[in-house]
Amino acid sequence: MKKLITILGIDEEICVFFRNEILKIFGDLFEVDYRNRDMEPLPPITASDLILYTDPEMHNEFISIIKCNAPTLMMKRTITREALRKIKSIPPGKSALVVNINQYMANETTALIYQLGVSDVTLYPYWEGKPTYPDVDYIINVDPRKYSFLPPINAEVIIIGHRVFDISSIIDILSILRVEKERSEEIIKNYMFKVPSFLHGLQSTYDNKSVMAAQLNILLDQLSNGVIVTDAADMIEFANSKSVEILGIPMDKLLNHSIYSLFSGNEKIDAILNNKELKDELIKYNGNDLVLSMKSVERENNYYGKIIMINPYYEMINTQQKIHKKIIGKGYYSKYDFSDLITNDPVLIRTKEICKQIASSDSTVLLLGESGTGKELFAGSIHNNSNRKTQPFVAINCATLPENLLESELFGYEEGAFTGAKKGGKIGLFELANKGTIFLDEIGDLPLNLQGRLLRALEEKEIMRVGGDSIISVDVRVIAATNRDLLKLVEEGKFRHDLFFRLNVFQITIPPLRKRYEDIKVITEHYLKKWNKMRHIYNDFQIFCNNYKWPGNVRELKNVLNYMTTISKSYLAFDNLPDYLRVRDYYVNGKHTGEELVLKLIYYGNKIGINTGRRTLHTLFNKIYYEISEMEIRKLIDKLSEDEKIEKNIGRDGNSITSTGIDFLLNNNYIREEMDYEFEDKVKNAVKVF
Ligand SMILES: Nc1ncnc2c1ncn2[C@@H]1O[C@H](COP(=O)(O)OP(=O)(O)OP(=O)(O)O)[C@@H](O)[C@H]1O
Repeated sequence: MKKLITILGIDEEICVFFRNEILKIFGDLFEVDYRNRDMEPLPPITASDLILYTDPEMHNEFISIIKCNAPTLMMKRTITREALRKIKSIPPGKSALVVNINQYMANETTALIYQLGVSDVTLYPYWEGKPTYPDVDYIINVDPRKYSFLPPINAEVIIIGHRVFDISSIIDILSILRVEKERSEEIIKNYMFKVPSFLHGLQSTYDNKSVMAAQLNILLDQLSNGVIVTDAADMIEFANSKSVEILGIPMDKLLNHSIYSLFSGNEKIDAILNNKELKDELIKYNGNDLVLSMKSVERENNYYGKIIMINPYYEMINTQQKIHKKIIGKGYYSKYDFSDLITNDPVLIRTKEICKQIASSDSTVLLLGESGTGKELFAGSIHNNSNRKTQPFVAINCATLPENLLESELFGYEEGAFTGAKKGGKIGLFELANKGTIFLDEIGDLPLNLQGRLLRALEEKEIMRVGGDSIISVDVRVIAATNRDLLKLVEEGKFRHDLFFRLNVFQITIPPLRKRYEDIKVITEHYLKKWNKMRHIYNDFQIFCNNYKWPGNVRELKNVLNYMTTISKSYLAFDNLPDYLRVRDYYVNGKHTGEELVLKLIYYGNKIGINTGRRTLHTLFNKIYYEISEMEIRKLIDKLSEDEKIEKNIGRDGNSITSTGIDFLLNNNYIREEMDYEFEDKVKNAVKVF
């Protein structure tokens, strides 16, 4: 229903004039009624939203018929720009009578003309019945038809018409009758063009305010946060376009609606809104997680409304992630793809194929395998081949942190959750991994308490931060890995059986490296090529590889290769293995006794012309290979001699290699055609020392 304005005027004509003015200015916003002296009988005012009167006399006169408690407002009035232009055309130094119906109105009009900046014309107020008047050059009259009581002066008459509403009255009316902001602004803007305001500051203040408001609107619309501003009655006065997008509510359903009605039915938000100030509260709105901050605007104990900021929870997380990436230079992602997974092993090839197939499903994967077998490589490749590949891949080793730290690392915590908790709380890995994959390595080491929380996260797809009470939805694919026998842990009561079954949807077992010796060669070649460190691989290195159990699996192999390629630019052989691996048991087996290593020493010794007697060989062997007794060296020398690979020379030069011996070394890849100067130097240095 339209709001009703009632005008109290001196006569029918002035009432009709103002009624038309109101209809002209406010369009169809209001109904207009009036009362005046001409009315007989004078009906009481029983209902109205606003009562306007032209001067205090009117108000006093009609007070007895006001039978409702509508607000009353005296119209501040002014003249039109056109009328002011006419008055300003009076030459300076001249004088004029300002005519109006009574003394109050005449004085008021005169004061108004002065206030509007007319300073060089002398004005005299004049009204009906005023006994004296000066001789003037001009008569400024409101209405020639009505005010026929002009004094008999031969002066030029300027008609200025009835005074119209001053802009301040328009603003008052709009505000009292709570006209919606945009409409109000439009009305004010249009009206300002038509009338000059006697309140000098108002126009410029309003202009400044409009410019500032426009700038503010642009600024707020640029923000990535939703911003809502309410007035003292908690009605939404302003909402930026981001808030429309976040809440999914059109602008016209936001503006001029109570902030409470917007969130009605949500007790938590109600409680939040009743606070004076709140920061980063997590709320659920239409199934979405939003972070809401709010501040009441108060000055000198007056309440002016609220400023509310809203943000989609996951947009905040993404921003955090981006910043995190920038700060630490890497994001939560995996660099792995199935093409990084090198194998010739039929079992592993098959496993790789299965993983490629299950990658695109969202199901949980349980990877079983010893440390360094490539569980993370599998997990990362699965993620990067899934629909989640553009989302985070977050890996954590459940065995490396104490329980409470692991808990807050996984699920995050709220500010003040415990002593030392960071201000603003901390986001957990589950939240960071939202829409992506979390890789829980060493899941068998997850404490029981956290197993329960993990199960809930998997089943409900919801988590709660440590010390928090809000539920946060998470959409995370879990890939878990362990080297431990989970079933045994279940039997021992150390692993929840329900969690085991929840994780054990796709079980993938990766065999250790010692069960796929063939892979050592291809993986070695792969990394040498990848690192651009091509080396000649001697047979004694391969013998070692096949003897050694590789407890650290591929990780250890990579480390060993890294070491060996650093210390030798030309070859990989038993002699340039790290110290901890140059051990007799890692070389000697039924087939290999170490005689080829002695033979290689003799070959190089002969080349560089050093003594290759038993003693020297013993020392060299101990330095370059592993610990061995002189007795054993003697046995090996005897065997080599028996096989005619060497000739035992009694005397200063020691033993010399035969062509059979050289062929043996060449054919079995213990030496190659070109010399290995690094090995030669090694032998030279070893001899020098003693
Ligand atoms: N088949 C493979 N081909 C090439 N590189 C591999 C292979 N398997 C593992 N690797 C490499 O070995 C290293 C260890 O692998 P990864 O970290 O995936 O092992 P893991 O089983 O997760 O180990 P842990 O359980 O100790 O965390 C990585 O650098 C990985 O790239």
